[in-house]
Amino acid sequence: MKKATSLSELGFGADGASSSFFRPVADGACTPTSHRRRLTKISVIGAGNVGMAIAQTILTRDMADEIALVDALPDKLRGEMLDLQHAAAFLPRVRLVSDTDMAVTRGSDLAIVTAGARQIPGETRLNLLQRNVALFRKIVPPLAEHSPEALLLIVSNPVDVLTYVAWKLSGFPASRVIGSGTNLDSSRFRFLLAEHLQVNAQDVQAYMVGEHGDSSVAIWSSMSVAGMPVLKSLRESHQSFDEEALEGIRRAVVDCAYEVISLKGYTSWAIGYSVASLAASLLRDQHRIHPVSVLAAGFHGIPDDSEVFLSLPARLGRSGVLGVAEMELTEEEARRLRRSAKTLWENCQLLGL
Ligand SMILES: NC(=O)C1=CN([C@@H]2O[C@H](COP(=O)(O)OP(=O)(O)OC[C@H]3O[C@@H](n4cnc5c(N)ncnc54)[C@H](O)[C@@H]3O)[C@@H](O)[C@H]2O)C=CC1
Ligand SMILES: CC(=O)C(=O)O
Repeated sequence: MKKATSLSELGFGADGASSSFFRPVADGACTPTSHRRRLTKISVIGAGNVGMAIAQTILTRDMADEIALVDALPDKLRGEMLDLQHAAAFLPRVRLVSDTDMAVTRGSDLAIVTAGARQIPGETRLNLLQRNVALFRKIVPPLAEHSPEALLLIVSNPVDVLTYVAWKLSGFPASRVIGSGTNLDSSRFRFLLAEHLQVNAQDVQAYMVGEHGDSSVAIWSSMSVAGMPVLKSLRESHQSFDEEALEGIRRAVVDCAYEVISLKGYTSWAIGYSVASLAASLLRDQHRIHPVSVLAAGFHGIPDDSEVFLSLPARLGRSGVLGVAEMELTEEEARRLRRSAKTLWENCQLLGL
C-alpha cells in the first residue's frame, strides 16, 4: 500500500506551505515560480542497477533540475526514488519523480534508456537482442511522443543495435540518438594502460571504437600520453611488444565486463560515471569528444548505404552529435572496424525495421 511520504499528505497543509514562512518582496517579482531559467529535465528509463547508478551520479554532478525515473516494477521504483530523495540534505535541490507510466518523462531534455534484460554469466551482449528489441518497441514510441525534442541516450545492450532500433522507432534525427557505446570500454582501456604506465588515466588518450562488445577495436596508432605516442615507447621498452601482445590487452578490456558480471552479477558504477559524463557533455554543450555509438555510414570505408550504429569519437553538445572525428586509422584498424560494422549491421538487418 502507498504510504504518505510528504507532510502535506499527512495533513500538514497544502504543498507550498513555505508561503507562511516567506513573504514575497513588495512587487512580487521574485517569488520562486517567477524565475526565468529554463529547467533541465533528465529521464532514466529502467531503475535497475545501471539506471540507479546513472541517476545517483547525475544527482551528485548537479546537472538536472528534475529527474524522472520509470520502471515496470512499481514498488522497487518507489523505493529507489524515496531512497534518493532522502539524500536531499546532502545534494543540490532536484525534483525527483517516478512512475510506471511514460507520461512522467514529458518534456525531457535527455532520456536515458537502461531498461531491459542483462547478461547472465556466459551470455554475450548480442544474445540479449530479441528480448530487448521487444521491450524497445513498447518503450521508445511513447518516450519520443512525450519528449519530441529530447536527446535519446541508449545504454541497454546490445547498445549499438538498440541505438539503431531507437533511431528507427523514434523517428528522431540521427544526431539526437546516441549510444553509450565504447565510452566505457575506452575508460577500461585507459585504466589498464595507466596502471601499466603508472600515470593518471585522465592523461591517457586512447580510444576503443566499433562495437561495445566482443568485436571492439583498440586504436593503438593514435594512443598518447602527454602528447607522446605510447605504442612507440611500449615497443622500445618491451622488445616483444608485437601484435599478439596488443591483442592480449584488447582482449583484457573486452573480458573486464565478463569478469565483473561473473563476480558481482552485473556492472554498474563505471557505466554510471560514463553516462553521467556523456550527459554533462550534451546538456552543458561541452563539445567534448567521446567514443559513442553514432550512425557510422561512410566513415572508414563502412558502406554509405549501411545504417549501422557503432562507436567513433564524436563531438557532443546540446543538440547531440555535432560531428565525428575523421581519425587516421592504420589499414588493419580500419579493417577490424569494418568487420565490427558488418557484424552489427547483419544483426540490424535481421530486425526488419
Ligand atoms: N552499454 C553499457 O555499457 C552497459 C549496458 N548495460 C545494460 O544495461 C541494461 C540494464 O542492466 P541492469 O540495470 O544491470 O539490469 P537490471 O535488471 O538491474 O535493470 C533493468 C530494469 O529494467 C526494468 N524494466 C523492464 N521492463 C521495463 C519496461 N517496460 N519499462 C521500464 N523498465 C523496465 C526492470 O524492471 C529492471 O528494473 C542491460 O541491458 C545491460 O546489459 C549494463 C552495463 C553497461
Ligand atoms: C555489461 C556491459 O555492457 C559492460 O559492463 O560493458
